[in-house]
Amino acid sequence: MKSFQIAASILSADMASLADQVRQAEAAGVDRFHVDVMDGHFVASLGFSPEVVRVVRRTTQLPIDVHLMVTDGNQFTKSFASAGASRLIVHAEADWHLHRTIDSVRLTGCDVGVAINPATSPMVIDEVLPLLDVVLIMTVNPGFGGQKFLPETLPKLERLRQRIEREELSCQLMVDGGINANTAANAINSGANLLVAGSAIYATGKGIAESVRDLH
Ligand SMILES: O=C(CO)C(O)[C@H](O)COP(=O)(O)O
Ligand SMILES: [Fe+2]
Repeated sequence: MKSFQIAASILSADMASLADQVRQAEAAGVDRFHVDVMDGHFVASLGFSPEVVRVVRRTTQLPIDVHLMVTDGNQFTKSFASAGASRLIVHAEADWHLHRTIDSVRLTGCDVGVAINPATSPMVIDEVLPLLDVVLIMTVNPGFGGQKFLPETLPKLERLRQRIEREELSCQLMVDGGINANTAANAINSGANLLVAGSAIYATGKGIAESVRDLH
């Protein structure tokens, strides 16, 4: 049985035909969608708005994870929840009151996740791990698609996987950045069970169906 899920990150999709790109990825067998939100402050890039989540929501019934790479994730929880997000993921580095933000995501009815950057120790989420549905380990520095996977992030995955197993937590372990047919196995072997892929699905030049097949 497959022990991991694949989330398609629409950051690398062709925005001129977003709905079609979502349909093709769903038909190819992805398990969920991933929408990056960037504020030009926490990360250098800009995008995506709740309107983009609405388009994805109208196109598929698969779950949508919203990855909030913004300085004040708490400010946006309601707007992305009402646009159709299934799960909201905030960055630990960007939040002085992570516990409160986790509570306010729960109040929207969405599942909740916390992301950490390559330079951040998983210690920062020690106290909140039992409250989470997913931890997102950034395997590149956030803000852009198409970057190279950083293998030095793998020990964090192993450490978190051990604690999740030891305490029988239900939290998923997600990796985001540089995931492709070559790097996915390393991430899974280190404990990841949810792979986010953007350019490895939408920008391989092989088409979406074959790219998803390669990843599997
Ligand atoms: O959060 C992100 C970048 O900060 C992404 O989800 C991004 O889409 C990953 O892209 P790729 O799979 O091409 O590395
Ligand atoms: Fe992301």
